[in-house]
Amino acid sequence: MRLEGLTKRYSGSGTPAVDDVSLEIKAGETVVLVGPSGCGKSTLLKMINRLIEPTSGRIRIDDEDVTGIDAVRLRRKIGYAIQSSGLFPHMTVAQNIAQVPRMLGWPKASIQARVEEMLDLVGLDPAEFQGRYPRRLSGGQQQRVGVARALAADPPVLLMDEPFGAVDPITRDHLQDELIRLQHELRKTIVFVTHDFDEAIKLGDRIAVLREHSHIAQFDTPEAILTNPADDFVSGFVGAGAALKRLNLTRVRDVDVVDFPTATVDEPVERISEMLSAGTTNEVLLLDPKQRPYKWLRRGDLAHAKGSLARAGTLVHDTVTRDATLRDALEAVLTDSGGRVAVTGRRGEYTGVVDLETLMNCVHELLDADRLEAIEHRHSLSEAEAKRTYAAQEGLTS
Ligand SMILES: Nc1ncnc2c1ncn2[C@@H]1O[C@H](COP(=O)(O)OP(=O)(O)OP(=O)(O)O)[C@@H](O)[C@H]1O
Repeated sequence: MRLEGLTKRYSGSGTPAVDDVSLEIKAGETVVLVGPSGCGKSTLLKMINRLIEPTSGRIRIDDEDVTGIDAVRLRRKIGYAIQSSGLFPHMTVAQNIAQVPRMLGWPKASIQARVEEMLDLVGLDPAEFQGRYPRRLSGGQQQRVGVARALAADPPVLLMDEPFGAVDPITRDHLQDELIRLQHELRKTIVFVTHDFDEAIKLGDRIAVLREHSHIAQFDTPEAILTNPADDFVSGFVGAGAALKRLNLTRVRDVDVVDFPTATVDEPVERISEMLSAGTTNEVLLLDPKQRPYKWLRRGDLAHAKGSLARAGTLVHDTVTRDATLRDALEAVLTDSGGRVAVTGRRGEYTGVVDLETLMNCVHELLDADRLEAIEHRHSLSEAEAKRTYAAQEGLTS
């Protein structure tokens, strides 16, 4: 997709909200637009699906100039998800998701199948959720339905305007992880707006850092922006703790996820008790019948609870998926007194654990790599400086 010289001048205002923006976004990549409040991010995004008509400039999708085509027809090719989900309150979840396929005239049976497929894709049980009204969903569930609706007609392009802005930080982390997982499967061209740089690093294949009037300060990969910000404006945005932010660039799947002794709740208590007293382990992770992490059970817990599983152990508060960042994993590990977090798969099932030691080793490696890079950078700067001085002394420059 190409944006060419896109400009929006709202009537009555002297300066343009978006001024002459050109951007090339590759098919299947996620580009995050990040910048301060009022810099024109939403305006830029809404010009792509022509919720706002550009004052000038062009938009091309798959080499087709879509600037002039009927806006309603255009929007069927472009999914759109916004903050607070934008669901219609008087329609059920199923009706909300079915909206675009219905407008496109899909047969009833395919629409129903698609609704169920989409709910499943965003991790909501179709039987439980399709008949509900949006007000009976949590904020995170509403956002999931919003994403399901945006994807329903299988558009090649997906626009997302701060879609996770209105949910609590833990839910936001989970929704971000799910978007990453979805994107592995779907490979849509996504343009995502946020003012949260950490979110941009986590989600973007490339990030466009915007300043006033959506002028592009830097358009590059998260790694390049973190290690080599183009100017003071970008460094200001990257902010302090760049090394820690690099934790956002490494995923749980990149470190050692190890096995942990497990048992399921329906196993005989005696067997679990034997496991703990055999001396090979001090702790067992208890899984529910669907193999999801349920409780941490230590030696002694069973005795305290008089052999009853219902009363023994500590509930598992937080889990991470393999797509979660090391920062999320570190947070989960640090808030858990046991110093480890369970890693789960697509349906919440247990796949292993990551512990504090693994994470600390990884942090050290990242910091070492950063230090090395900084030393090399300084070295090449001083070499260049020395060359210039030498050239000046020899009168080689004017
Ligand atoms: N309908 C409108 N009429 C006139 N001016 C507008 C209109 N919508 C937005 N603006 C102005 O255009 C500029 C860019 O607004 P926009 O909402 O695109 O910014 P943004 O970067 O998305 O901001 P935020 O992060 O706060 O949502 C702002 O100065 C805003 O006041």
